[in-house]
Amino acid sequence: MVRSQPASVAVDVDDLSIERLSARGGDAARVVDGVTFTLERANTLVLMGPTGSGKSSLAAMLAGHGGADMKVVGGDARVEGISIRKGGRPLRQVTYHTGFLAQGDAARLPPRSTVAEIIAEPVTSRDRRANARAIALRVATLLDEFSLPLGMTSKYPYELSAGMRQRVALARAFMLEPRLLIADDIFANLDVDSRRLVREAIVRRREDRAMSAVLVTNDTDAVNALNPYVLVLRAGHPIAFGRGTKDLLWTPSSEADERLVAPSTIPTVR
Ligand SMILES: Nc1ncnc2c1ncn2[C@@H]1O[C@H](COP(=O)(O)OP(=O)(O)OP(=O)(O)O)[C@@H](O)[C@H]1O
Repeated sequence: MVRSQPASVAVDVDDLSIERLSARGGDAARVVDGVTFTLERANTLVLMGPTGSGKSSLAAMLAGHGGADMKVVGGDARVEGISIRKGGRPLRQVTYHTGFLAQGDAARLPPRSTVAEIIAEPVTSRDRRANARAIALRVATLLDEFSLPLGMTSKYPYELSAGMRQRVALARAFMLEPRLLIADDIFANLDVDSRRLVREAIVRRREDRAMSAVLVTNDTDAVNALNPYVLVLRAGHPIAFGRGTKDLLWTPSSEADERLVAPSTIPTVR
């Protein structure tokens, strides 16, 4: 069935199931099972859930970065109107409009590239003749936005702290001013101030450019400050959905799952 997607919808996931080949070459395992949600433009959805619940697999698939070991085995998802089941040119279109931060990206920054080259990569990898001055200006703006010193442009990843690397990876995801940001473990290694900067970067784009975001994090305080929709997964299944973490509709589930999204005692800084 072909479903059309209104322009006001950023991500439309319909009964999506994903299988993943095991690293040791065994049988494929279902890592996402029957997930359905609609994310309207200029809104944020946070994926929460215990380790191994399928958050990263779902985020990567939606970003068009599922790789050869993952495949859609049921349902569909349309990202910016394009089905993730399609390969080739339509898939490249998804990746163009989507800023993607994969889990562990910060630790995998190309070791022989400078910070400036890394942040500019989404442009330079697509257009080798892009205007160098415009790129340098854009990189400087992003460094400033994430409170990274301008002098950092010529540094290499090994010269940065883990929190700086995370901000560089995030700046790269923002380089093309994406319509949709998909960021896995977005607050990894970030201190309170950096978390606030990242939240502000998202809110600014949400308000000014109608950017939508799908974020993976179990950081309840950061989640509540963004006032997002929240989808909780367990073993690939959706087990709760709602706005913020205080008002979730739970399927019959264990107390442990509900504790996962309980607010911590640390006050929210905004
Ligand atoms: N590279 C991989 N190769 C094979 N299987 C994998 C791989 N990465 C994850 N899996 C499997 O896929 C399932 C879902 O994992 P996924 O990483 O999507 O969950 P997650 O909720 O993001 O977990 P975490 O919070 O620990 O990152 C798990 O059963 C996991 O063992």
